[in-house]
Amino acid sequence: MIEIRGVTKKFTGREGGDVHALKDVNLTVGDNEFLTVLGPSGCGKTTLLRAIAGLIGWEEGDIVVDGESVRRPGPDRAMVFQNFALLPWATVLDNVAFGLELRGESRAVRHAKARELIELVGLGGFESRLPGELSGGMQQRVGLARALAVEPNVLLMDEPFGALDEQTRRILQEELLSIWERRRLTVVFITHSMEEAVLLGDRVVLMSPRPGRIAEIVPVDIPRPRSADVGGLEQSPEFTAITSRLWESLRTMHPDHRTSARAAATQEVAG
Ligand SMILES: Nc1ncnc2c1ncn2[C@@H]1O[C@H](COP(=O)(O)OP(=O)(O)OP(=O)(O)O)[C@@H](O)[C@H]1O
Repeated sequence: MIEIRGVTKKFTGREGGDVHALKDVNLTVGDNEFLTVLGPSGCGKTTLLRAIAGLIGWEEGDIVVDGESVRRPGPDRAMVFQNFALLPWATVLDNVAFGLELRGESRAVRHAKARELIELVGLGGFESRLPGELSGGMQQRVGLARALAVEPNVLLMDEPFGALDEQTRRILQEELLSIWERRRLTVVFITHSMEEAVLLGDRVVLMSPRPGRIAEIVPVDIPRPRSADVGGLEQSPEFTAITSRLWESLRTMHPDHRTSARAAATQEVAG
């Protein structure tokens, strides 16, 4: 379980003032829950994820994962990045085995475990390729296998499919769902896509910017397993109802929305 209690995080902006990336964020993510996080650019999604990962600190509040306060990164929490972040000089096998090497596992154990995960993500036969020889979708499969290799309780995914084309994205969504349905772990998944948020999530967290806060939490009451018919699911009335509801909230936060544009202009004049 992840418990985020009153977390506030500020950065120093370019002009020297404070940027409130997170303000009093409170959120609990249940064991084996798939939580998706949606919100306009700059609302603090990545900051929240990096805080849970222990990659950055914060000024106020506490983040507790399975009863322990987060102070630094740990193998209980694995990250998957939008830009894959693979080691370009290392083979698929070595990339996937990397976390196990850091943990001091023997070569035989590392390789056996890595091969199993490479099979799981559908990359069997590509063990000795370098990342540069793979498509974006295949590279992200490696990213996913590498994250799963350390057997984390929590998978933190920062727009992992954002750089992929529509078809590849769809296939990887289905595969991620199918892996999660079998392995069950707690997932926090950031996305810019309302459809992706609903398709994958048990709940969708909507964040609003300046300061970054949780604006709304929308439950997704669509039965699982969902991996078998992702296309059909997107046509269902339940799916459309939830995405419409999300859009109602998101459009008012968008910088081009009339009311928010007027508010920004007023602020500028006042400031
Ligand atoms: N290292 C940093 N130094 C200064 N400001 C930062 C830093 N990291 C983030 N910020 C600011 O904090 C706010 C939240 O950023 P964050 O990257 O968490 O947003 P986001 O919701 O993930 O955005 P996007 O959807 O565009 O990825 C933004 O205003 C951003 O400019």
